[in-house]
Amino acid sequence: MIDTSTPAVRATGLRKSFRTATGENVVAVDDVDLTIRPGEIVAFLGPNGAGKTTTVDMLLGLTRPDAGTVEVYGMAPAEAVRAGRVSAVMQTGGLLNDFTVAETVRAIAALHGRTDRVDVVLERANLTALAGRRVEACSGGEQQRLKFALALIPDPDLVILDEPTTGMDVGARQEFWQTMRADAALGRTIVFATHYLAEADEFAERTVLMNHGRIVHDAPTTDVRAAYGGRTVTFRPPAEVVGTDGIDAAWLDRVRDALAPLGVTDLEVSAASLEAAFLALTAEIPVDAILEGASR
Ligand SMILES: Nc1ncnc2c1ncn2[C@@H]1O[C@H](COP(=O)(O)OP(=O)(O)OP(=O)(O)O)[C@@H](O)[C@H]1O
Repeated sequence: MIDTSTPAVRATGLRKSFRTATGENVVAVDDVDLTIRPGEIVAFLGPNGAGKTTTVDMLLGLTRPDAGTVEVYGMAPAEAVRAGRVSAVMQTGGLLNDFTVAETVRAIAALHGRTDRVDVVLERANLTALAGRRVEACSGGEQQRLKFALALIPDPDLVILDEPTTGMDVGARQEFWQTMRADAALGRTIVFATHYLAEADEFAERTVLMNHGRIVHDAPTTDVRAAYGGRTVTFRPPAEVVGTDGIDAAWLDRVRDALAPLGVTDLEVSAASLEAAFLALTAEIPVDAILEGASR
């Protein structure tokens, strides 16, 4: 299945701007260069508006770049999609509520001329037991797994997923990634956009951090973890300093003063959020601002 000589994705100088309803020009993607090798598992990590979806759309030929080039397995993206080399699980895009899981898979498999793939993709997406269930009776997580099953029908070399677990609870998210992991172990190239640092950490070998349309960090995920996880302290403050508005600011100042002589920086006072991780990694905002943000 894997052709190792041609990159799965080669993008150079990608740019895309949009004009908003108020006539403002928004640069969504700003000079992005990216090469993804066959077999890699890559996370696009970044906050809202970072440019992840616009980048993904260009990789799939859904949006035409203003400048730059994209090749997927050496082809124009739309051609790669047509050839069944790449497919996607997008944030939007409906399933038909009245169909069952199996009917949905059979219908799309018929369109692809790949009815031979129905059973295998149901199994890969861990949906065999739910085959007779109507789509409207499936949970959000099950519906995303169904979209994943549909993406697998052409047996693509590359699967691109745009924030596939948004809105899922922790259990559903874990189940989704278990399914993905089992499939990726067979050698498929996987690129996914996410808000969740934990997802990149657990699943991706490589993390591409985006902010304001640019790639600000592109490294093995273990390096991202070291840059972030290695210098974070999380703790539970005493109940009396926690109010409805957050943690008492004067008390936080005392914590900061107490820890300063120990050389502690980037202290977090909430569960690790992507924003805090992202700020720590890109050092865009001073630590004080992170503390204030976390205490709100
Ligand atoms: N069709 C559009 N028209 C106008 N602006 C757009 C359009 N699509 C995206 N943008 C803007 O481009 C920027 C990047 O958006 P994009 O959806 O690519 O980011 P993202 O990282 O995927 O964010 P999210 O995590 O919220 O999905 C944002 O400022 C967004 O408002």
